[in-house]
Amino acid sequence: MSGLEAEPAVAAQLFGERIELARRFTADLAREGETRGLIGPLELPRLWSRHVLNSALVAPLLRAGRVGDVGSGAGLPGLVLAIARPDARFVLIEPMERRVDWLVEEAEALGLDNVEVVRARAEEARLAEPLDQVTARAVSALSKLIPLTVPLLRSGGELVFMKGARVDDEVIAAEKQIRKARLTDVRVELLGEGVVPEPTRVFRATRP
Ligand SMILES: C[S@@+](CC[C@H](N)C(=O)[O-])C[C@H]1O[C@@H](n2cnc3c(N)ncnc32)[C@H](O)[C@@H]1O
Repeated sequence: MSGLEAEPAVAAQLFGERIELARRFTADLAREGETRGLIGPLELPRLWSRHVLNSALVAPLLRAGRVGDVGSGAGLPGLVLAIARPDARFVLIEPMERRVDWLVEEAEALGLDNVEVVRARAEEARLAEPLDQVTARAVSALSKLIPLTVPLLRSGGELVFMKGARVDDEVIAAEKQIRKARLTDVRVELLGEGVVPEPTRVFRATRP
C-alpha cells in the first residue's frame, strides 16, 4: 500500500469511536480501489484528506432517518457516512455492477447493518419508502441532479450535495430546476474550514 496518505490526526476526532471502521474502509479502498476501477491511481496520496475526511464532514448534517446516496461509486460519501452515523439508515443508489458489488461486499465486511444497496439509476430507482435526505458527490451538475433526485425525497426531505468551488455558478445555471421543484431553504455552506485539509461545499435545499 505504498503511497497511501498517513491518517491525519483530525480523523479520530471526526469518527470518534467509529475510527477503526473508517481505517478499515480506507485500507480496503487503498488496496482494491484501483484494480476494481473505483478510484484513480493518483488518489492514494490524498485518500484520507480528499475523499474520506471530506465525505465525513457531511455527517453532522444528517438526520437519524433514511438517507439515500446517489452515485455512491466507491462509497463516497455513502459508506463513510454509514460508518460515521450508525443511527441513520443509508440507501446507496448506484447503477454500475462492479461498483454495486464493491458496495455490497464492503458494507458486509465492515458489518454495516444500516446499509442497503440498490442497483439503479436515480431516475429509475423504485424505493420502498421515500427518503429523508439525499446526498451525492461528483455525480453531475445541479441542473441535472435536482430533477433526478427530488422525486426520491419525502415532503420536508432535503438535498445535501457535496460540490466543488464552482457551485455558485451551478446554482445560477439550475435556477429553472430549483424553481420547478419549488425547493426552499436553498443555500450553499462551506464545511470543515480550518478543520480538515480539504474543506467542502454543500448545496442544501428542502422539498416542500
Ligand atoms: C464520478 S463517480 C463519483 C462516485 C462517488 N460519489 C465519489 O465521489 O467518488 C459518479 C458515479 O455516479 C454514478 N451515476 C451516474 N449517473 C447516475 C444516475 N443517473 N443515478 C445514479 N448514479 C449515477 C456513476 O455510476 C458513478 O459511480
